[in-house]
Amino acid sequence: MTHLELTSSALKPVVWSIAGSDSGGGAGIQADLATMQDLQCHGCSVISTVTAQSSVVVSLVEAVSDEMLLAQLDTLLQDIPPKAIKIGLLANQGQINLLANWLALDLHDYIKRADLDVPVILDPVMVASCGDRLDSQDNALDFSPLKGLITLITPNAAELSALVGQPLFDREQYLLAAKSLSLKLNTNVLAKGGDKSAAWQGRHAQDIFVCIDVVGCSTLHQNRVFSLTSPRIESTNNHGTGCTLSSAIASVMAWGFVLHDAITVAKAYVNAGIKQSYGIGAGPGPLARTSWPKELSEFPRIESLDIGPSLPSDISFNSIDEPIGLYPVVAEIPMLAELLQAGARTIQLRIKEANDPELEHKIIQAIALSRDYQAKLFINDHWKLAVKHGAYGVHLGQEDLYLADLNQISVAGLALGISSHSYFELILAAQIQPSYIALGHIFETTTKVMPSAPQGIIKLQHYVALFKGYFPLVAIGGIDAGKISTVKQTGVDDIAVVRAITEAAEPGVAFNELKGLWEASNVS
Ligand SMILES: Cc1ncc(COP(=O)(O)OP(=O)(O)O)c(N)n1
Ligand SMILES: Cc1nc(C(=O)O)sc1CCOP(=O)(O)O
Ligand SMILES: [Mg+2]
Repeated sequence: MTHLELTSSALKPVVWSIAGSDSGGGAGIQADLATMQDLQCHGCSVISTVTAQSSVVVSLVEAVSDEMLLAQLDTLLQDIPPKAIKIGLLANQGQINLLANWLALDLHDYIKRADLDVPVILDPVMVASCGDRLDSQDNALDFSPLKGLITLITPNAAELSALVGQPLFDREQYLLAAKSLSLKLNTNVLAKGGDKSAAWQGRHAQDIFVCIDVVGCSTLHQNRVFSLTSPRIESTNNHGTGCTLSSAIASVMAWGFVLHDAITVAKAYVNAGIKQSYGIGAGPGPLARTSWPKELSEFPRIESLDIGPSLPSDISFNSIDEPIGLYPVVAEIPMLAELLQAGARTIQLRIKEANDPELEHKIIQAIALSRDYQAKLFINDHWKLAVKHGAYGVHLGQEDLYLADLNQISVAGLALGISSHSYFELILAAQIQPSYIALGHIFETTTKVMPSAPQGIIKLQHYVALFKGYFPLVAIGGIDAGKISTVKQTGVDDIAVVRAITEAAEPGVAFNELKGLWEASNVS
C-alpha cells in the first residue's frame, strides 16, 4: 500500500478559508485553497474581501457586505460543514464582530449537535508583503470579540506589536507579548519569526509557540512555551507565507492531528514551499506547493522555553545491531523467562507498581536472565537501576525525558528507547538520537490509559515516511494477530506487544505465532 493509496482512500476532510481574495493568486483565498488541496483536503471559501492586488501593489480593497459574508457561512454550514477553519483577512470591525457572533452561536451549535471539535486558526492579516495595508479602516482592528472562540492566532512580528499595542525591540519583549496576547484572547499563540523586521532574528527564524490547554495532547506539552527554529531561507519570494502557514495548520488539524503536530508540519510545509518559491511579477513571488512534508530537514528544531529542566543536545545512544522485530513488553519475571525461553531476543520489563518492594531484585533477576539467553533487555522507567545493574537499555516516556539524567544513561553505554504519540513528540525524541523510537498507541488499548487518541494507520504511515532510516521505529498499542499485516504495510520496522502475548493461554506459543506472522507479512 503506497502513501497515496492510504490517504486518497479516505474521505477528504473539509477545511474552510474565511479570507480575502488576492487577484495576484499568491496569498489570501487563492493560497489557502491551493494549500488545502495540496494537503489532501477539500477547501471551501468564504470571501470577506476582494482586493485588487499584484505582487507590488494593493490598489483597491472592497469588503463584501455583511449579508454576503453571513450568507456564505450559513449556506456552507448547511451542507459542507468544516473539520477545521482558517480565518485570514477581515476587512473591518463589522466583519470581526459578525464572525465572532457566528462562531459563538451557529458554529457552537453545530459543534454541540455533531459532537466534534472544529479548530479555528486566525491569521490576523493586516499588511500585504508589498507593504500596503489590506484592511479598509483607519484605526486598528480589535480582535477581542474573538476571545475564547479561536484555537490559535498566528501573528508575525508587526502584527503582534499591533495586537499588544506596543513596539517590540527584542526577543524577551516578543516572548512577553506572545504570552500577553494568549491571555488577552484566551488562545494558543504562534508568534512567527520569519519576518525580517524582527531585528533579534538572525540566521535562524524562530517562532514562539505559547500553548494553553490542547485537546488530545499529553499534559506535559500543555500550558507551556516552545520555540520552533529553522535556518532562515533567503528568498524574496515570500508572498502568502502567513496564509499558507495558517491554512496548512488548519488542513493538518482537519486530518485529526493535534495542534502541536499541525504547527510542526505546517512549518515544514512552508519551509519547503519557500525553498521552491518562484517569481511571477516584479515583486515577491508565491510559495510552491510541495505536498505533505517528508524531508526531516524541513522540520523545525523544538525547544521548551519554560524554566526548568531542558533536554540535552549533542547526545546520542547506542544503535541496536540487529532488527528488533516482535518486541514483547512484560510485567513479571516468570513471563520474561517464558518468552526468553520461547526465543525472544529483545524484550522489555515494565513494572508499574509504584512501591514494589521487590523492584530492584526483579530487575537484577531480569538482567541475569537476559544475559543467560544473550537477549537485549530494556527496563521501562527505572533507569537508575538499569544503569546500576547494567541492563542492555532503558525505555522512557516523554515525561521521563525531563527527569532522567540522559547523559548518565548515554555515558554508561545503555541503549535508549523513547515513546512518542505525535509528530511533535517524535521530533523531540529524535533530537536526542535514541536507539529506537516507539510510536503509539496505534489502535485502542486497555493496557494503559492514554491522553491521546489512537493514531491509526494513516498517521503511522506519515511518521514512518518521515523517520524511516533514521532510527528503528517500533509501533505499539492494540497490535494483535489480525492487525499485524496492516501495520507491516506501513513500513514500520518493529512492533511492541503486551496483551496479545501476555494474555494468551500460552504466551510462548503466541509469541512465536505473532513473530511468524510479522516475518511472513510483506511490504508491497
Ligand atoms: C516499546 C514501548 N513503547 C512505548 C512504551 C510506553 O512507555 P511510557 O510512555 O514510558 O509509558 P509506560 O510504559 O511507562 O506506561 C513502552 N513501555 N514500550
Ligand atoms: C505500554 C504502552 N505504551 C503505549 C504508548 O502508546 O506509548 S501503548 C501501550 C500499551 C500497549 O499494550 P497492548 O499491546 O496490550 O495494547
Ligand atoms: Mg515509562
